[in-house]
Amino acid sequence: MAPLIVHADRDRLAAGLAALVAEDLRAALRAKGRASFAAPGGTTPAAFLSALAAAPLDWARVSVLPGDERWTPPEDERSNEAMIRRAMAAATGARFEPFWRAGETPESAAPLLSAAIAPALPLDVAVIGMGADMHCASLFPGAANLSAALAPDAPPVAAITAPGAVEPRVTLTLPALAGAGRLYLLIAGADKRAALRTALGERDATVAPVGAVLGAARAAEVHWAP
Ligand SMILES: O=C1O[C@H](COP(=O)(O)O)[C@@H](O)[C@H](O)[C@H]1O
Repeated sequence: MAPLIVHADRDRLAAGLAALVAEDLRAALRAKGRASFAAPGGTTPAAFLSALAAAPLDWARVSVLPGDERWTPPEDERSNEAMIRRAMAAATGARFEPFWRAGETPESAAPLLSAAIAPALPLDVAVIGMGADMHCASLFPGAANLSAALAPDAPPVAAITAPGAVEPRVTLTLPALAGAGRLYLLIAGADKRAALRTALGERDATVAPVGAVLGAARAAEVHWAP
């Protein structure tokens, strides 16, 4: 089971996880000359991403991609791409691989994105968040094609439409996330900790996608603060 690391507060969560991820990326750079990092979306990770971007690292050799994207242009305040770019502005030279593509739908974009990110796979590091409904990235309970996105042979990127999601989305699938050299779940607050406890006790992957992803991961840790 993925160990749970408890931080005293959200500032220490952001700084502590950033230090770990920066070291993972440095190790990948030393080993291979390049590194890949999937960043979480939503509201929780901005402080972590800013702390990470400030870490001394040769960002020009790092590929950054979102773990999932709401199907909305980067000008929209709900865009994960916009949040990640803003929070990681200090990561000078990092190569960002956007998921939103003008003129495409999630369904038409997913195979294009799977091909585009293939050189970055397996990911060196993926950090994911979680909703209180136990979704992670955009692997939402109740999504029509969730089982396909959780399958061991799923392509790296899938389109997702779910009742619990405001807009259609694209997401990294279970094999892309679980295959990362390091997978971290970044969560904060009592509601998320309770949801994680429920998820870890749930056997049905389509009810608790986050439990399935953590369970399949090569190396996973959960980082939480109140
Ligand atoms: O919609 C999303 O939600 C989750 C959780 O976000 P948070 O705002 O509760 O931190 C996030 O991990 C995911 O990337 C995002 O698209």
